[in-house]
Amino acid sequence: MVSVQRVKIIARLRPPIPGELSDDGIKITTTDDGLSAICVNNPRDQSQVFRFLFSSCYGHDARQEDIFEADVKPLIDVVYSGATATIFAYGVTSSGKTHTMQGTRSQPGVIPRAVEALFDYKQRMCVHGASVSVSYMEIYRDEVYDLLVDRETAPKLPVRENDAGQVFVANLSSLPIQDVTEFNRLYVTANKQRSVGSTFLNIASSRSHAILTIEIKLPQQNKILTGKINLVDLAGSENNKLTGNDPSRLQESAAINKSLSVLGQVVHALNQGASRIPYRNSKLTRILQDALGGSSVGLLICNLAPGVKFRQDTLNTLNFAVRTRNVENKPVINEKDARPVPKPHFSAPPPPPPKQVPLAVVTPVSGSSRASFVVSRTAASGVTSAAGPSRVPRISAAFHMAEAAPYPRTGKRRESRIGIAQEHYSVNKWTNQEIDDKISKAVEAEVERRLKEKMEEMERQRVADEKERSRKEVAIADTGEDQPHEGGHHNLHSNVLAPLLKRHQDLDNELRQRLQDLERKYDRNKRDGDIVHKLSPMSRKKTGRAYVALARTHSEKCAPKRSQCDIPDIASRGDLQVALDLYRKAETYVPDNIKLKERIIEIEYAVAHGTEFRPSPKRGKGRKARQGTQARGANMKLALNAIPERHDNDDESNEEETIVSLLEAGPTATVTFGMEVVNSPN
Ligand SMILES: Nc1ncnc2c1ncn2[C@@H]1O[C@H](COP(=O)(O)OP(=O)(O)OP(=O)(O)O)[C@@H](O)[C@H]1O
Repeated sequence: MVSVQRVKIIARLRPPIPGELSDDGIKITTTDDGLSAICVNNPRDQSQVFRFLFSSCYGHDARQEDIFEADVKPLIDVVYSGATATIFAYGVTSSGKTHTMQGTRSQPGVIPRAVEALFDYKQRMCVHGASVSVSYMEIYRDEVYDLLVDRETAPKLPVRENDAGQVFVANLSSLPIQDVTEFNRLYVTANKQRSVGSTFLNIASSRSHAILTIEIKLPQQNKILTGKINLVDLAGSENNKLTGNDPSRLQESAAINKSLSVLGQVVHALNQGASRIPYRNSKLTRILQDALGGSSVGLLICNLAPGVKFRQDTLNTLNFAVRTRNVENKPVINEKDARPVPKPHFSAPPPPPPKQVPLAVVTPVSGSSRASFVVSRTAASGVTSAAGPSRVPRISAAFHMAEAAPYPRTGKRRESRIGIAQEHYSVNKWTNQEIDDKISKAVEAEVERRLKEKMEEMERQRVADEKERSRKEVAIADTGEDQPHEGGHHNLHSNVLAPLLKRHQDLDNELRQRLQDLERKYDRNKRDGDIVHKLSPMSRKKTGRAYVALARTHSEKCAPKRSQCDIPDIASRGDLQVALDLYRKAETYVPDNIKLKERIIEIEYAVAHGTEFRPSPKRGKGRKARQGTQARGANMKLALNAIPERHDNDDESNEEETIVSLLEAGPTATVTFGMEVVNSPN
């Protein structure tokens, strides 16, 4: 069994910055049993105080090194064990996320310190042969850009998933670094490319989420371990009334708030144990998937700003943090076989997928003893790459932080000073169109190959099955007895289309051909998973729809209206099973369709219990039906527009409700997730 580890949460309160008043409404306290807590006055009732307990809480006087030594340094050992660690800074705009992650020259933050500690470990522990590389991306308006290449030519990068289900950004450059100096040079240049703009609340506000990854390859006997640390500086949630965003900023702000809203939904779904986690709803959650309910060790730094104007956002941030605390990861060691691969024969089968290997306990060797990390092993799979389309110019206010910033943040266009990155890029300069063409060609070629292989065999099989079926029908008609049905999903590949083709003899050739292709595709079963991701959303939808149509034909055969049929029950159950298989197939193409899920559950029940299944009547395409669809669409839009106001709200656990229920619960009541409301000392 793989061991489970919760995301660790720490909170940091920044000091008031020039122009801000000091604030007594938010402070750090320590409980009798030595735990630290953030106490926040209820903005609507000053006599009440909300208290949030975390593993570490840092006040306005906390130093960068305090945070690093206590909570970040233990993760360096995790990286050298071959696992992935992800640290992300979360909080409202201007709460100090960038200060915490990046810092200043005099007060370097988590990122420069982590890099220094990684090289220090390598030297101290005499890790031979380890190679270190860095990649750095930003997610701006839900598009991914490489910060290590010239911003003028940087294309949008696609997010993909490999055979092992690992999400990666295709064509993101990964540059080798030998030491801290080399890293600093790259990092300073890259930060100049990050999208930064000025708002009322922050003169250098990040307009994008930035993810810096340091990867360490550790060669061992016959294998290579890959340790990774992802350092994420999220953009802050924004209240446009406070930030005074002009129209050009509003779109950025909407994208930031939407992605943070999806992050909240992902955390909520994980807490609820939902069967579907909406990772795919934003690039941010897709890329951070591994850190949220995945195989990475997670640390969330929750940044808080003092001041009454931030109070509601502070409570939202803390509620999000409290919920994230329950997110469980299953850390694994990424290892890859390093033995030379024999030259593949063209007809050789594809290599087997990565295997899970037994658990190993990794205890920090250096630094604080506050953390010990249990990780299991899995082999990392190779990552292929493709490129995205060319970069569209974006709006980013030029802003140069004065001498205070060692890692200047400016949106000003510059010549890239990162030669290696450009060189790396030119090798793989494909346009989106080219990628799509390559993928479609590969898919077509695969279909063609299998089609040729199977054509004859399927034809023979179909004829044989038809004969067998007629023989059984005659036998049943003769004896009137139930016979075991051998059809169903076992010979699905030759029977799937039969009812539809019989019913529609007049189908035109093109449609027949399409359905037959589908039947063959259906036969490819496990390979579909790969193909789904290679299809465009529209093709996925179309294929899903075609499967649903087929499934419906089979499920209708079992409907009660057909009970007058000569061979009711036996054939019906088989058909229902076929329908179920087809509906499941459809689900792989349209995994988000709730109706489809419900249908599958209903049929599963009917198949398992041998009960009747009554398909719902087909929806007409009349005006009423269309109006219904439009109204649903409009409601959906309204809902989406409402989200940015409070980014992690949802039906069952929005902060407003939590707070209201807290108030109703009265003083000293202990409520959800370890958060308490207590009487103010005053
Ligand atoms: N611990 C701290 N000590 C001193 N100054 C701080 C601290 N934290 C933040 N600041 C200052 O507060 C201001 C806002 O911080 P920062 O830019 O890091 O916020 P942010 O959360 O990254 O904002 P945004 O989401 O808008 O990018 C900066 O001027 C920064 O120097």
